[in-house]
Parts: sequence; structure tokens; C-alpha cells
Amino acid sequence: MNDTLDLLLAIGLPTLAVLGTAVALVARRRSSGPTLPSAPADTAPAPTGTAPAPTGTTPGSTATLPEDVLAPDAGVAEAPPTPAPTLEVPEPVVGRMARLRGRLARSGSPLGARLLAVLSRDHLSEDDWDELEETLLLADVGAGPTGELIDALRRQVRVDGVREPAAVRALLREQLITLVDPALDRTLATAPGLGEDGLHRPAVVLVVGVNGTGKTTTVGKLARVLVADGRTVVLGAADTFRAAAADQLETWGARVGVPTVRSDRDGADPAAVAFDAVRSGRETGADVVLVDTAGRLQNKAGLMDELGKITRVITREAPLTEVLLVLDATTGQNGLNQARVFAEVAGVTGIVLTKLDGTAKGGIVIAVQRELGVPVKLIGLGEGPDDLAPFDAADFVDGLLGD
Ligand SMILES: Nc1nc2c(ncn2[C@@H]2O[C@H](COP(=O)(O)OP(=O)(O)OP(=O)(O)O)[C@@H](O)[C@H]2O)c(=O)[nH]1
Repeated sequence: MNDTLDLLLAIGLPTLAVLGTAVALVARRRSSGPTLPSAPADTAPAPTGTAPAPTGTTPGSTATLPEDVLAPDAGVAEAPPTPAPTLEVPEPVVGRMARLRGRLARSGSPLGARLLAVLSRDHLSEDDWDELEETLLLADVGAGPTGELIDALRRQVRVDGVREPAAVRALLREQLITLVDPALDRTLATAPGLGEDGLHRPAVVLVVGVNGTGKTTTVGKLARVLVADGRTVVLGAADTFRAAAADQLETWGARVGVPTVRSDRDGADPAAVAFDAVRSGRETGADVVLVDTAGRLQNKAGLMDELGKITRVITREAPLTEVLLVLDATTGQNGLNQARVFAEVAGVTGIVLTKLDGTAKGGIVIAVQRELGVPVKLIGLGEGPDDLAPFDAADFVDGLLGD
């Protein structure tokens, strides 16, 4: 009996001690404040000798790494943020759109100014209505919404006799806001939760889109939005295709004290990196894990393979709360075609339109929402670190119309 007791004590006491230490560590991390997520080396998965991908295989292809040997041992390591002399304080999120909206009106040939110039003419002829229609189509509003807007304007200008410039402006503003649809839910699903086991699960945001649209930049800017909102964030550099992407992401994170999980070798399996990033987010009690992807649109099957695998491994660790599609607003119809493919393949829940500062095609906001039935949640209005704003229909239209 005494032997059994001794054995129980011998096993039980150290176990309790280890558990106690772990609980204390987790508690300390949770209470260490939102802007400085800890990235201790001891939580980093050890880079191990996982066999490199055979020569000639596409880096990151599903053929190179069976699912059951995915992370934690895929040469992925959580790099502590590069020590920065001082952490930057991102701009507050509230009021960002209002601050940036002037860039919409200044871009190229502003949609709002052109529309107002025609609508202010004394007697609107059929040619004037054609000009309005053409202006809307050139701004990528799309055929359906353009027809609706022209019909509504004709009705009110002709029937109700709206003529006075301020009234015309108010009418156009109201109609554009209706088309942009202020009722759409544009909240980002970034609240952490609890798993069935009662343990912490971070929110996970997967960022997809073709290369060059601004994905990595958007992930970096979004990390700042979240930090400004008091959230703790982990970045996952699952764009293992472009070697510099992980460095770029790490730099973005380091500026605001956010750790980046990345691979220590080029061409690593992106799903392995995504898995480790989410696991790190769980372990460190982070609120949100943002995962950057390569999203090469070589063909639909390849894309489906890659994003499907990333999604599957992420959801083993935590639910995927948001899939953001990054679209370059300057690419017009081409961007819409890309959007369709990604929406089919990746289950997109929100759109980020970048480079709206450099185009007169602001109408793409309306077209892309109609096309995909998914709301624009964020817009990029410049290359500055805080030039990303949560989308607001009225602010956006005011930007288009100019002050
Ligand atoms: N003017 C402007 N430039 C932007 C905006 N967003 C991103 N960019 C620029 O677009 C370029 C491409 O951005 P990246 O973030 O590297 O694009 P990516 O999609 O990650 O590209 P890959 O890593 O090759 O897949 C960079 O020069 C960014 O500064 C924006 O809102 N406005």
C-alpha cells in the first residue's frame, strides 16, 4: 500500500508541478498586454530534419509532404521579432477611412466629379444620359448596377424635377450609397474563442489572392489595425514561394511587436507554416493569427489543392474565422475574373480592395460585391503602413464625390 502511495506521489507531484508551471506561464502571457505578444524561443517548434522536397517538385505542392507528417516538424520556426529600438504605435482605426477618403477623389479622373459635371447641366439630353452611363461603366461599376443607377437618377431628375446642384449631389450620394449597400455586415471575424475542450482558440484569418495584388502588405497593415485595436497577433508567412515575402512580413510584424512564424527554408510546405502559425497562436494565447499565402493562379486545380490543404490543416488547430481575398482595384475586369476563381476555391468571406488611391475605377467596389455576394471589408489607399481602412459605405461615397 505504502509502495503504491509512494509511486503515486512520485508520479503525481512532478506532474502537478509541471502543470502548475504551464498554467502560470499561459496566465502570464495572457496578462502581458495586447501590444507585445511574447515570442519566446522555447515555444518555437524545433526545425528538424524533415526531408527536403525532391528535386523538380513544385515547392509547397501536396505531392511533396504527406498530411500526417505536416508540422510541427517541417522546418518551421517562430522567429522572434527582430528587436526594434522602439515599437511603432499604429494610428487608431476609428476615423481612418475619413482621413484617407480624400485620396479617392484625387485619383486620376474622379468618378464623382465627372458624374456631377454631367448631372449639373441645364437640360439633360439622351447624349448626357449616355455619357453618365459610359462614365459609370468606365469606372467599373458594372452593367447591372449602372442600369439601376441611371434609372433611379432619370426618375428623380425628370419626374421629381431635382435640378439644384446641392440636391443633385445629395441624390447621387444617396443612390451610390444604396448601390454600395450599407446593410452588408463588414465586421472582421477576429474574436478568439474556446474549443470543445474548453481551451483557447485564436481567430484565424487566411489572406488569399494572386501575386502582386498586395497580400503581404495587407497582412502587415492589418496586423497594425488589430494592434491598434488592442489585439494580440501572430503572423504566418505561408507565402513560401517568394523568398522575400517572409522577410517582408517579419519586418511588418517587428515594427509593432508581432511575431512571425516562418519556414527556415525556401519552398517549404505552406500548409506546414500555416499549421505552425496557428499552433503558436494557440500556445501563446494570441487573439488572431493572420496567414499570408502565395496564391499563384497557375490553374484552378493547383490553387484548390494548395488552399484546400492549408485550410484543412489550419482547422485541425482552430476554426478558420475569415478568408480575405485581396484584389488590386486597378486591374478591373481581370480582377473580377480572379475573384470568381478564388471565391469558388477558397470560400471567401470578405474582400480587401487595394490600390484604390491609384485608380479612377472605384466602382469596382460595387461590381465585386454584386459578383461574389461578399462584402468589401477593407480598402487600401496608399503605401503607408496605416493606409488600410475598414470599409464604410458613406465615407467611401463621400470620397468618390469629393468635398
Ligand atoms: N498605392 C498603393 N500600393 C499598394 C497598396 N497595397 C499594396 N501596394 C503595393 O503593391 C505592391 C505589391 O504588394 P505585395 O504586398 O508585395 O503583394 P503580394 O500580393 O504579397 O505579392 P506576392 O508576394 O508576389 O504574392 C507593393 O509595392 C505595395 O506597396 C495600396 O493600397 N496602394
